[in-house]
Amino acid sequence: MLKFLRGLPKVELHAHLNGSLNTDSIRELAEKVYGAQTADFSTLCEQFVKFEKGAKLDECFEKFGFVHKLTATKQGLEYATELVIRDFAKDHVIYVELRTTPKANEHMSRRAYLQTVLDAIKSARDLYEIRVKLLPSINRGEPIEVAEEIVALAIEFASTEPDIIVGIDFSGNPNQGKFKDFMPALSEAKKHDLKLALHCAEVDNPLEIREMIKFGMSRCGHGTYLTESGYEHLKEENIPIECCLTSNIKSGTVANIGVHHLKQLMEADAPKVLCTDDSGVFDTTLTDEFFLATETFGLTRSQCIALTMEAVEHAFATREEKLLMKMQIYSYTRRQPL
Ligand SMILES: CNc1ncnc2c1ncn2[C@@H]1O[C@H](COP(=O)(O)O)[C@@H](O)[C@H]1O
Ligand SMILES: [Zn+2]
Repeated sequence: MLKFLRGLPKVELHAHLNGSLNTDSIRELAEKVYGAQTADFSTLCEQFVKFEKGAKLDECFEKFGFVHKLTATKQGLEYATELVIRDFAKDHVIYVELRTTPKANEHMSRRAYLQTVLDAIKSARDLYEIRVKLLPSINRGEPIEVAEEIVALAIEFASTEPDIIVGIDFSGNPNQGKFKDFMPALSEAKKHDLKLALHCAEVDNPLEIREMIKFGMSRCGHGTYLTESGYEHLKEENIPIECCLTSNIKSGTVANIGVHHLKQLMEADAPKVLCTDDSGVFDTTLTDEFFLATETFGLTRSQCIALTMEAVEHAFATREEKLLMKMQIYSYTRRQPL
C-alpha cells in the first residue's frame, strides 16, 4: 500500500509555505544561504519537530519563528520556496496550492515578499514538473490594516498572474483576533473573484463558527469543532473540509486519530480532502497522511484514488488543468492492480 500511495499522483490543497520545510531542507537552506551550521543549529532542528504528548495548539505557533528567521531575507525566501516545491514533487504531488503570509521586515516589504515567492514558483514549477498556485494568507493575529494591504496586493498580483494567485487563506492562531473584523477585507477579495480558504472551527468557538459558515467559503480548513448542522451545511453547499490528520493530532485539536472526523465525513459521503498543513513542523508527507488514513480507517486503494480525484475537483484550478490531472491519476491507477 505504501508503495502504491507514494507513486500515486497526489494533489495538495492545504500547505503553509513556512510550515512545509522539513528538517533536511531547513539544513540545506541554512547551509546554502547562510553558511555552514553549528551543533547548536542541529539541536534547534531536532527540537523543531519534537512534540511533547499533550502539546497545545499555541505551542505549534511558536515553532514557526525558527523558520521565519531563515526566510526573512529575499534569498532565504526564494530558496525555501524552491525547496518546498521540490519536496512536494519528490512525494509525487502533481499540484500544490501553497499559502503564505506576506511579511514586512528590514529586508523586504510585503509586496517584495509576494513578488519573491511568485518568481520562485515560476522557476521551480518548470524544474520539478508540478503545478503550483499561491494563496496569500491573512494572519488573524495581525492588525486589520495588514489584512487590507494583503488583499489589495493579492488582487493586483492576480490581475497579472491569474494562473498562480487564485485565492486568499485566512489563518493564524485561532485564539487570536476576531473573524468578524476581517470580513470586509475578505469580502473585497471575494468581489474580485479570489477564492476563500478559511481556517474554520480549528478550536471550539461556536459564535465564530456560525459567523464563518454564514459568510461563506470555498473550502474549510480543519473543521474540527463543527457541529452536526455545520457538517450538514457544508455538505449541502459542496464545501470540502481540508483534513490534516497529523497536524490535528500533534497540535491537540483532535484527541486521537481513531476519532478524527475524516471517518465521519467518509461515512456521510461529505466533501473532504486530505492535506498536510505543515509537513515540516509536523514531520509528515502527503503520502504519510494517506497511509495513516488507510491504517486507521481501513481505506482501500480505490478509496484513496477517489480522495485524490476529490482533491482535483476542489482545487482552485482551471477545467483544463483538472482534466489533465485526472488523466494523469487515471493513467497511474490503470497500471496498478486494485
Ligand atoms: C496548525 N494549524 C494552523 N492553524 C492556523 N494557522 C496556521 C496553522 N499552521 C500554520 N499556520 C499559519 O501559517 C504560518 C506559517 O506559514 P507562512 O509563514 O504563512 O508561510 C503560521 O505562522 C500561521 O500563521
Ligand atoms: Zn493550516
